[in-house]
Amino acid sequence: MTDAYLETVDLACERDWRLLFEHLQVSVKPKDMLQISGPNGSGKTSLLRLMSGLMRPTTGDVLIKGISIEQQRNELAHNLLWLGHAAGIKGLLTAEENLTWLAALHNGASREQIWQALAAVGLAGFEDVPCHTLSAGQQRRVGLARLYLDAPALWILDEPFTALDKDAVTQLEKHLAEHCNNGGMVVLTTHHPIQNVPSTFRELDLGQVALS
Ligand SMILES: Nc1ncnc2c1ncn2[C@@H]1O[C@H](COP(=O)(O)OP(=O)(O)OP(=O)(O)O)[C@@H](O)[C@H]1O
Repeated sequence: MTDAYLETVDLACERDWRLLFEHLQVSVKPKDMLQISGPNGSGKTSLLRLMSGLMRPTTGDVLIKGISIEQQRNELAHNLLWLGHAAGIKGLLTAEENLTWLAALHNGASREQIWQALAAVGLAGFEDVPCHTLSAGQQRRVGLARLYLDAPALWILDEPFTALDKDAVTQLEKHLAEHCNNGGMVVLTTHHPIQNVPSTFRELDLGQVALS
């Protein structure tokens, strides 16, 4: 019996007839922070999308709590939070409206909780502003405010630091480390060197994965 929350089993990914990785065995358990690194095009986003059930593997499987992701498509949003490399919000909706429907994917949130989450990412006063009028960094913050609501334990984040200023980067790093220290899990990609990491931090370099 394994204590892994997420496991990849003999995972392979081929895109456009190019093999990106194969035989990949990765396991993520409570408190883990795993950074997927590697050069552009090495398959970092592809791996995160496989782990989130947004793509199907060429071969192999992804298990969450020991069950294939294929068999739990309807429950995935209760088991993991996915944040892609775009801000992931709708420009015509306000910050509050965006967070309301994003929170509904997971455990839902009250108006007060949403306002608190927006305040936590420095957006107090911007709750009812249509998001297309916000700056790139502010739009990114709206998406990241999800991490201050009642969210699943596993966060899968593709380039979460993009467009953030220095203070926001530091704050997010600390928040991610705290989440792991509290028993949560983070799998992320970033080209930015992370300064604040939990003791469980590990790196998987896809540039070093041997291909047959
Ligand atoms: N939608 C797609 N259709 C076909 N091939 C794709 C698609 N998206 C990416 N690829 C290919 O898959 C490979 C890996 O892409 P991926 O985005 O996973 O890399 P990455 O390591 O995240 O890169 P980066 O550091 O530039 O973000 C690339 O060679 C890319 O051309």
